[in-house]
Amino acid sequence: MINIQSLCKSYGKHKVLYNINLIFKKGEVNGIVGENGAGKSTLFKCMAGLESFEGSIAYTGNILKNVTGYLPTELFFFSKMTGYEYLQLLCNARDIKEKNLYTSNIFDLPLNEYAENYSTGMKKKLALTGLLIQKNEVFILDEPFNGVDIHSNIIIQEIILKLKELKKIVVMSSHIFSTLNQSCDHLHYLKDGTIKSSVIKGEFELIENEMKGSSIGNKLVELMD
Ligand SMILES: Nc1ncnc2c1ncn2[C@@H]1O[C@H](COP(=O)(O)OP(=O)(O)OP(=O)(O)O)[C@@H](O)[C@H]1O
Repeated sequence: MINIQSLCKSYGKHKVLYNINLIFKKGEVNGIVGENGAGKSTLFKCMAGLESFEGSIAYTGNILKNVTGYLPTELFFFSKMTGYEYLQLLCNARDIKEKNLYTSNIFDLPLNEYAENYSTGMKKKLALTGLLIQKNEVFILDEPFNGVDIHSNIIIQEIILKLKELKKIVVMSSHIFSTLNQSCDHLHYLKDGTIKSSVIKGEFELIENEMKGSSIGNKLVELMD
């Protein structure tokens, strides 16, 4: 279980996250939603140990960052490193002896080509493959469906459900409610730097309607006039 208590995060004077309290349990998929700039990625970076913060993130069983697979929205690959070498690097980081990484190539990626030359969707699939090979306990997936084709979309849905079955902790963000509906058990709405509401499966529409409610009013009329 991950227990986040009173988490606050600021960049200089800009308070991005304020008094965040969340619990993520094994075998559950939690979705974080919020408008652009709400702080979803910042929260994920705090959880992945990539940002300092105030408050606490407690994890029962291990050091959280050592068992966390984090899929950021913007991926970085070293130049002149093939997809295969990238997967090898992730294995080495966890001291995993993987005999043949080609058999782990679930997305049929061109593993002998340089990863930096992959398309956006291919990069995402390579990074996700790496996190799965690492056999992490916690998966933080920041917009995992963004930029991937429809077939891969279905595979990623399957992966998330499999992770749930394997009793992993999955925390993800998405702006697409249909995918959140298919994947998540809980949904948390991040607004004005804090969790405005949390609902369980079956009640996601409440948050969706609330988010749709924030319209741009007369601004569009003024712009187009
Ligand atoms: N390194 C940084 N330095 C300063 N401000 C930052 C930094 N990273 C994020 N921010 C600010 O924190 C706020 C939250 O950003 P964040 O990327 O977490 O939002 P988000 O909810 O993930 O947005 P989106 O849906 O657009 O991906 C934004 O106002 C952003 O400008």
